[in-house]
Amino acid sequence: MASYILALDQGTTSSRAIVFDRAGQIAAKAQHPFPQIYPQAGWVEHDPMTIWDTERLAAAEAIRELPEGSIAGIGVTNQRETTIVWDKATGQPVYNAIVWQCRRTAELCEELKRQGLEERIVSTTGLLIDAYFSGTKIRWILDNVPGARQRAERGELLFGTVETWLIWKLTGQHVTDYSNASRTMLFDIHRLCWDEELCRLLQIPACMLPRPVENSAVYGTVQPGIPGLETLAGVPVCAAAGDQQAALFGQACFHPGEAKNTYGTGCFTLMNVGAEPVRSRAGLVSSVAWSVGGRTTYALEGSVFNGGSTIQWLRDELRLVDSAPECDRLAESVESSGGVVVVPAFTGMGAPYWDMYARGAILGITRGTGRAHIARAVLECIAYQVTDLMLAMRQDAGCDITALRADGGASVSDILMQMQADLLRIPVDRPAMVETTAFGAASLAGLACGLWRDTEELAALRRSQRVFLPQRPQADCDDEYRLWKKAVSRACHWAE
Ligand SMILES: Nc1ncnc2c1ncn2[C@@H]1O[C@H](COP(=O)(O)OP(=O)(O)O)[C@@H](O)[C@H]1O
Ligand SMILES: O=P(O)(O)OC[C@H](O)CO
Repeated sequence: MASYILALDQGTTSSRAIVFDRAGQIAAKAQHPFPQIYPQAGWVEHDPMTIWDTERLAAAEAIRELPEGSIAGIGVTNQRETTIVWDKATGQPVYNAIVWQCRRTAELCEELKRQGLEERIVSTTGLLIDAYFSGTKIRWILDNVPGARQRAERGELLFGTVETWLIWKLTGQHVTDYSNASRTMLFDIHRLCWDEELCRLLQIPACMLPRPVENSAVYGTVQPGIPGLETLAGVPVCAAAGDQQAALFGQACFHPGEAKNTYGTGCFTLMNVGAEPVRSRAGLVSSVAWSVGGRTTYALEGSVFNGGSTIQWLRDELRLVDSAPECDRLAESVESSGGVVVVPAFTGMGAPYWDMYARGAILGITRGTGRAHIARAVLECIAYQVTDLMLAMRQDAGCDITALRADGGASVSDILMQMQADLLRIPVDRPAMVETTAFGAASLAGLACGLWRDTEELAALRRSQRVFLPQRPQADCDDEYRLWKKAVSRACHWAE
């Protein structure tokens, strides 16, 4: 009997596939990393065919041991904003995928700001004007790939973010879900449709855009004859969501005020704000979290570009530690960072500062500063940045946030989780099942194909592995946070 869900989790550095059973437990999984392409400083690309091949292989490996007919439905979740344009007839991409981190359209964004479009874009799309989002990346491809604009205008080219590309490869349908569409800078998050005027202003032909759809619905079925996926032919692809929104769903943040942070390479804090988007005054953005059964839920989001990557920098560039767990042990060997503050503005600062010209800094060093103090300051700077986001959320939403759910690679660090609880003065809750992104996609798919009844049933599947409660005196934490804010002010506008 079909009682498993396959989640395809296509991330920035690897393609993963995870099979979940009805109890929300992992039955099988597979993962394939793939190369990053850096054609110039600040540019980041992926090969769309490699994205598809690695995801297809991961799926084939994950289902290999399962009897035929056991997958009830497939959910797709993905690195968001990453932009692919391909030929409708041949399926050939016209250019590499332009990755969310890519800064090549920064100048075009400055131009849009000079044209006074900021208010129009914020009020319609919930986003700020930034090279992070897909709109200017599509425009770049149309302006720079010979013949692309004419072909797009003739209706020969299709655009998609990564879920659109994968669903098109699997089913032949050209769709995007509302949560991913929300990240393009072209989507009206209130009316849930493309904004024709914004498309015109950005010179993007509407005929290349996918059809926006809900997050939990049958979009199509897997086509026969896909190598490695032959046994999936006819299985419905019935959910899609951007990876951060999927993690919010997978963490069972179903009620307004519930929030999660993913501690990965970067950090992404999302809070469920309910049935209406919240206009941020504090440097956050608004997106559709999900839309299920005609009911749309919105999220406030803050993204930090460098979180766990700061630990990697300590390991790979400074070589102060051999591994992330060693960083934890070293940080635990001292009681405090001894006044040292690290500001990891390697690529500027994201939310809530949005300063492209900020650069990294280590401040407060004295003759007594050792590697343990710096290791501790690195972990602290991750917790400080998430504190910045949570305080901005509290200000925007005007409500108390009573707990933070944590996931992502760096959430395994007990010391980091404890620092976070001390700074925020609320419980930080780490789940037993850490694959929250994939589980979010699986949950949305399971709702569409009847494996789970409703969100209450899904919420009951979530188990905490450990809840970290505030322990240190609040006055000490507040003093240290003030020092962080002072350090950030020194690092901002540095490269101007
Ligand atoms: N024991 C640990 N302590 C602290 N950080 C860790 C630990 N293990 C892994 N990390 C961090 O987790 C990050 C990777 O998280 P992951 O969720 O896999 O990232 P992504 O999905 O962004 O590629 C790395 O930056 C790494 O520094
Ligand atoms: O693939 P991840 O986990 O690094 O997530 C990337 C985000 O979706 C970018 O917005």
